[in-house]
Amino acid sequence: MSKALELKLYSPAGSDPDVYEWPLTCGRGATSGAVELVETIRWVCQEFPEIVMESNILSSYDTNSYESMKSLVDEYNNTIDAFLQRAAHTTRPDARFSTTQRRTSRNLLRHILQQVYVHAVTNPSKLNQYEPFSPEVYGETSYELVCQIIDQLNITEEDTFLDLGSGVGQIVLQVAASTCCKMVWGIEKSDWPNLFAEKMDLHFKRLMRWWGKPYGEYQLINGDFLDQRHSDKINSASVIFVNNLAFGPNLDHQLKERFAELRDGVRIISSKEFCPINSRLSERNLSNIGTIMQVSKLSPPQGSVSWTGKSVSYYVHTIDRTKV
Ligand SMILES: CC(=O)NCCCCNc1ncnc2c1ncn2[C@@H]1O[C@H](CN(CCCNC(=O)Nc2ccc(C(C)(C)C)cc2)C(C)C)[C@@H](O)[C@H]1O
Repeated sequence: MSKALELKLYSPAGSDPDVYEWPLTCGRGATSGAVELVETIRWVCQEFPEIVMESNILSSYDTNSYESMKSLVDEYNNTIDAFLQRAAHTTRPDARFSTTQRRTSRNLLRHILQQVYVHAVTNPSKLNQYEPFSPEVYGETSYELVCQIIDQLNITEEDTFLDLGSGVGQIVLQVAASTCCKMVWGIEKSDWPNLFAEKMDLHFKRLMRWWGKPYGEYQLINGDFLDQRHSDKINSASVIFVNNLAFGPNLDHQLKERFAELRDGVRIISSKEFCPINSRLSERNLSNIGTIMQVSKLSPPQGSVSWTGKSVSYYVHTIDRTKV
């Protein structure tokens, strides 16, 4: 049988090329493969300014013609070859393999996570589309919010990060790619998000290798975060995310029991507060966990698009048992 028509996109880091089957219908919708291919070439030219495509080839191609797309991709691959040849001869040999390569830029990471999602979540109807920060619109909503929160948290190599109820794992991947924390965990109990999370993991690793971009260690765990098996992860985390907006009082209470064990300095970021803002002044007991934590309500600067149309607030709780 004749070999299927392919378009190979060379990696700007010299890793294995990305292979697109022709016709380009990968992901969802007939044109998404072609759009993704052209967008990726644009992103490479943006992320590596030394890579300049000849003439205005990026504005005169026909996504329905294999020949047209083939000549665009050939032009791109030749440019990459020349770029890698130059890089091989100019930078010091060890510099190319320095582990401190630049992290992905914010905008590129959003593009990569979107691409990972489209390839991994092949039927989003299996996901609960009504939860706050729905995974389908992650790029427009949660991504920016998490960027801002990460900036405020001043995360260091000493931090370990945990997303309680991590869904398909978008936050875990974003934190692993954009911070230097030593470990990122996500714990998810439902079957469909876990099945997609496995594919998210594979596509993320494939694409970050293609881009030659570093990322921290992470693990997407299939389980119930209330399970004793995972108490060690909660106890060793220094930053905990929990999107508990839709959690009932019972589940919030069970989380408070676990938070009461956390050491001073640990920070819990949630979409609903675990205790009233000014609840420090009262006797210390579980029904008033506020006595062991400082809480502050933060809302992103105006103008950031939010899932519900109105700007979302979130709460930063810092465990602090020092006297009032
Ligand atoms: C005893 C009892 O009550 N048992 C039932 C309850 C079990 C609780 N244990 C759970 N364990 C593991 N996963 C469980 C359990 N509860 C439910 N989930 C999963 O959470 C997922 C939903 N997730 C969102 C998935 C994507 N991750 C995020 O949106 N993360 C995130 C975190 C913080 C923020 C900010 C910074 C704004 C605060 C924003 C987003 C939230 C809403 C909890 C679903 O896929 C659920 O299956």
